[in-house]
Amino acid sequence: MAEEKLQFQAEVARVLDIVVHSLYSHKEIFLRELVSNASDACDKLRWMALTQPELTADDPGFRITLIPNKDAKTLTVADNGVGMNRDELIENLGTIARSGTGEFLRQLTGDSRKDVSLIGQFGVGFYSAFMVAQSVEVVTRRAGDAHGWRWTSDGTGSFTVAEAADAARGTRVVLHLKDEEHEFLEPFRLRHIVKTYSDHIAIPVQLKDGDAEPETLNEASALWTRSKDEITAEQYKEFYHHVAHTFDEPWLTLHTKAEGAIEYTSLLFVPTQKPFDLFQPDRKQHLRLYVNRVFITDDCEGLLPAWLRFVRGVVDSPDLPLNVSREMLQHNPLLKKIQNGLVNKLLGELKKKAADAPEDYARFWDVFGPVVKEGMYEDFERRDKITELVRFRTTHGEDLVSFEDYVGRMKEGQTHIYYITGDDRAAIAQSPLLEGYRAKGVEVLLLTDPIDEFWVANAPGYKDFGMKSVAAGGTDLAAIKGAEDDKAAEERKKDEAPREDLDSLVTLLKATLGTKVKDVRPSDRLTESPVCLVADEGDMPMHLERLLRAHKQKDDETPRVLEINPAHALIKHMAARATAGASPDLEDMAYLLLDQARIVEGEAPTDPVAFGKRLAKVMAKGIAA
Ligand SMILES: Nc1ncnc2c1ncn2[C@@H]1O[C@H](COP(=O)(O)OP(=O)(O)OP(=O)(O)O)[C@@H](O)[C@H]1O
Repeated sequence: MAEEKLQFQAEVARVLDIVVHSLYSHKEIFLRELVSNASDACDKLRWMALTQPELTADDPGFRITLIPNKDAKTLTVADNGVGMNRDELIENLGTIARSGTGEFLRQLTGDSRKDVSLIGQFGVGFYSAFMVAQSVEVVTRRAGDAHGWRWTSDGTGSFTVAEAADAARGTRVVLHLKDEEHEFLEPFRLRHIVKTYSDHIAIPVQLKDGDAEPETLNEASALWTRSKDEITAEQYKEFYHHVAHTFDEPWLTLHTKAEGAIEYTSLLFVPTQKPFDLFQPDRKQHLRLYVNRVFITDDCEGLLPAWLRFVRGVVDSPDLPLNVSREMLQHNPLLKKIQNGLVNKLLGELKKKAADAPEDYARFWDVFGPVVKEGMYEDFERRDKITELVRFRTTHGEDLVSFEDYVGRMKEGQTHIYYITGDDRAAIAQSPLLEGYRAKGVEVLLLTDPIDEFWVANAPGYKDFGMKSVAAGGTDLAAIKGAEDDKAAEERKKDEAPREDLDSLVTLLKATLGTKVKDVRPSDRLTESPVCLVADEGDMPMHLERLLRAHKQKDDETPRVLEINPAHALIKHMAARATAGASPDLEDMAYLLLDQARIVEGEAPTDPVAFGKRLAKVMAKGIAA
């Protein structure tokens, strides 16, 4: 087949552009990326050979070979792994299939310093070869295929693919180094890079320098099988980078060996930074499962619950059957036992961190709290344990607060844990719905993660105290003895509009606003604002409805209860006027009050044009008066 010229996918072209033009300070990481790919390719073939031993019969020992050639100015990274056929070659080295790519590209700013740091977190994989090479040649043959393929590119928009009859099994990546990158031909430099970044690779990485005997550069034993005291923090970190494909520090490293009914070793990491795919709809977990050091899969659903999907690392068990399909493995009862062990270990460590290093825990919580809270919603078995880990921002300062902290400072007579939900913490902290609670010094949880609406609705609360939204139904503020002395409340009560006037205003507001509101009621939760909207008992919470509407899962709006503040000057004037009878002015004000309450809630006015006209009319009258 003749050589074909193909274009890179637009996303690849962009990534390549950044890689080539960025002043990446650690160019040597290209080697880590290529060795990592080579090791994955060997892992894949080893797994396939369990059921098709003929695939490796010709060359059974896996290895990765680095071949510097000073005459040709090339560095070759060769493996005898699974290789690629023509379609795989075009797909894998011409597109980016990684989840989170879209999100990553959206975040690029064009500012090369920021973009480089972002790309560092994202990982550029194979394309990092273009940091040091002016052109790259990939010769590959898929295990079991008769023919191989040659891919070439200079990293500027296109690549070529042609048949390569003489290709060996696996993949050979040949880098034609740029003039200023000839240091990567030096054996001492290569030794150092492999030792630093790829020592943990379980397959031998060999240096083949000219006619000399191949020299193995790495330890070549699976890191997790070594004993803890033989492993340095730096080695753990490099291993984390390898399995997690990210480049931050691990926030938590947990290396354990379980012995008993079922035996397994686990090396788990909690990242510091949020992985790009954390909120992808598939909620995939990423642990790599090995059976006796043979890589089986990194897509084993049963290994961890979805709410721990940010955890990275490996699990290796000699007790799992080696010779079964990945699908069958998923349903193996031993897997459930391993899951329980892993989750218990993680929950225990998180609890310890929360108690011993609260500031450090706060950093974790700010990044992964929204995911852990999914467990409150869907993992009933472990809900009690997760409850102990959950932290909140509240109306009482900036610190994170646990249920325990909250309950410990509840006011006398308080029987509920109060919360308010919304998109923005600063905005909800200003909500009129909090006025009555603030006046009494009652603490309210400020919940701003989308998942909050879902778990709080069914949460049993903590100890004997249920959860209650300040935006729903009536309040039980009267029963709470708060910081506000009773006098202030009494004064306000005295200052309220007379009962008959208030009744007239309520009647007028109901008649004017009709079905736009569910009811109109005097409020006991407002101290400063004239009005607010609340959800009637049993109705869908307002913030939840807004979320569902934003996701097109609901299109109608539930009418809400308009509460009026009987002690507010505006309400008192309106009440007095209402007793004298309805008027166009009062009707305008009725709409303006409703729209004002909607705006505070984050909703648009019912009819923005009419709202504008009414507001101008009322202001004109005010200024003329
Ligand atoms: N040496 C190799 N042998 C076989 N397949 C390879 C090899 N190198 C790369 N590939 C294929 O090309 C794909 C893309 O590689 P690339 O390094 O860009 O991304 P990745 O390995 O999937 O992710 P990462 O960004 O974490 O490295 C790989 O997923 C793999 O399927």
